[in-house]
Amino acid sequence: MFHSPRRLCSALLQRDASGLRRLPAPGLRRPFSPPASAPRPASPRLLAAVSAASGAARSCSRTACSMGTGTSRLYSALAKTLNSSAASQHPAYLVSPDPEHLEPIDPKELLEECRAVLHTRPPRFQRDFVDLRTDCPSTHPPIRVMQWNILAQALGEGKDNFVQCPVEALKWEERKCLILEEILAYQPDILCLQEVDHYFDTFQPLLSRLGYQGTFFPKPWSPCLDVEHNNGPDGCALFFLQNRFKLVNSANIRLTAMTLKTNQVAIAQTLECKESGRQFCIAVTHLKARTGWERFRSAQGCDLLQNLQNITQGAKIPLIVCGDFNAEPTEEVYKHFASSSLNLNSAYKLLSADGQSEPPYTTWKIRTSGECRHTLDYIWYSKHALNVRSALDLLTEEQIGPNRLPSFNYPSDHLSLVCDFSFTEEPDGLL
Ligand SMILES: NC(=O)C1=CN([C@@H]2O[C@H](COP(=O)(O)OP(=O)(O)OC[C@H]3O[C@@H](n4cnc5c(N)ncnc54)[C@H](OP(=O)(O)O)[C@@H]3O)[C@@H](O)[C@H]2O)C=CC1
Ligand SMILES: [Mg+2]
Repeated sequence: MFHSPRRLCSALLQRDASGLRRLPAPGLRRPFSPPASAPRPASPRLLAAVSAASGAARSCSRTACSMGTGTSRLYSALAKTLNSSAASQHPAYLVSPDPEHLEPIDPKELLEECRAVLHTRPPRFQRDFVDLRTDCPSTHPPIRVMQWNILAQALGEGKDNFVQCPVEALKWEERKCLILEEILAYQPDILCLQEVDHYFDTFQPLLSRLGYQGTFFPKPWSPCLDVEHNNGPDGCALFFLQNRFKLVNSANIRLTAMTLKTNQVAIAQTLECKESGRQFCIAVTHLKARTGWERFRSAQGCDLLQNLQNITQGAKIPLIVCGDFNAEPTEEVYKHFASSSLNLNSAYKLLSADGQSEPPYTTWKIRTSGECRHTLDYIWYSKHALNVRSALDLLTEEQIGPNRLPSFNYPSDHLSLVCDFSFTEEPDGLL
């Protein structure tokens, strides 16, 4: 359902000074920006509908709020997500989605909803896809993968201490729409998320209606649970488009460090492409944060690699691993991944001039301790079995602005990474 606008963009390919071809992002992104001089007036119809849905959510129970038409059912779904923090009787993460969430929704309609909610926010950033296409032809559509630590709501409001970020920028009702807008703009086939603490009340119901199948694995002792008015534990979430892939198997992994169980998790799934019949494994993880924990992260990385060795049958199945590794490229855990017998490369290195350097940052925030600019997020892939056809450029320092992230126009302290992959035509034996 998502692919036709993206493919149309290839007609608009341009080359920049570096010789890399830049692809305009899908059509949904450009209209984000209102003219600088006059704020875009939001459609009264949509504004009224969103606030009516929000009001309806406050005045009816989660199960009794049945609305008639497809459009009103969409508003109902949004209303339920808007209402999530008010559902205090049962923790939202324990509430199962009701069958109404399975009704398909039009991504354009959801995007309009989000834009209406965000009409007072400043323009969102323009990011382009950089064409990295090798000479390898591909007969099948690429697989678009998004990696993103979306910032847990409870951590952003209660623990992270982003001293330059106003609390109003973190309001969930609006920040949620910024996150959805980013997902709708890039239209990934696979979505790998960390710090998800609104899975059951927001992302699962909305994304399932956009055609995704989702899996959530919360951290056993999520720090979110220490925050007053939290929405449940945060964890990793993995979504894939059901019309493109069939789930072959799925593993929720609690990572160990030197045989001890830790508070960090991963999800690994083997998927089969419906177009090509080819299988691959996709994994998502979020390793232990903070300085002083480098050896711990390294041990967690070794455990994850060992699990992935087993799941890929000793690298026979091509692999993509997305994660917030909480580790700079100089760290041991990075080196373990770079030198693993799984034959992995880090996709975002391909954006550098020599193809050997990671980007200068994937997260940039200001805490009480000062400026924190780090490269921590990666998309690893089987370098002999997969090609990176394009990658979404990161934001410049100027776009990020002096107060860094998160901000009124970017919802997380981590940037999303997005890559298009295709299979090489190599025989399996060369993986
Ligand atoms: N009740 C219990 O028995 C237990 C409770 N816990 C709770 O879990 C917490 C630790 O969990 P753990 O999974 O190891 O957490 P981590 O150390 O991995 O960090 C948790 C989150 O904090 C963010 N973070 C990183 N650096 C900072 C910083 N300087 N200031 C504020 N936030 C930061 C990280 O974001 P990012 O990745 O984006 O950098 C990450 O999402 C404990 O503090 C405790 O609250 C843990 C174990 C047992
Ligand atoms: Mg964080």
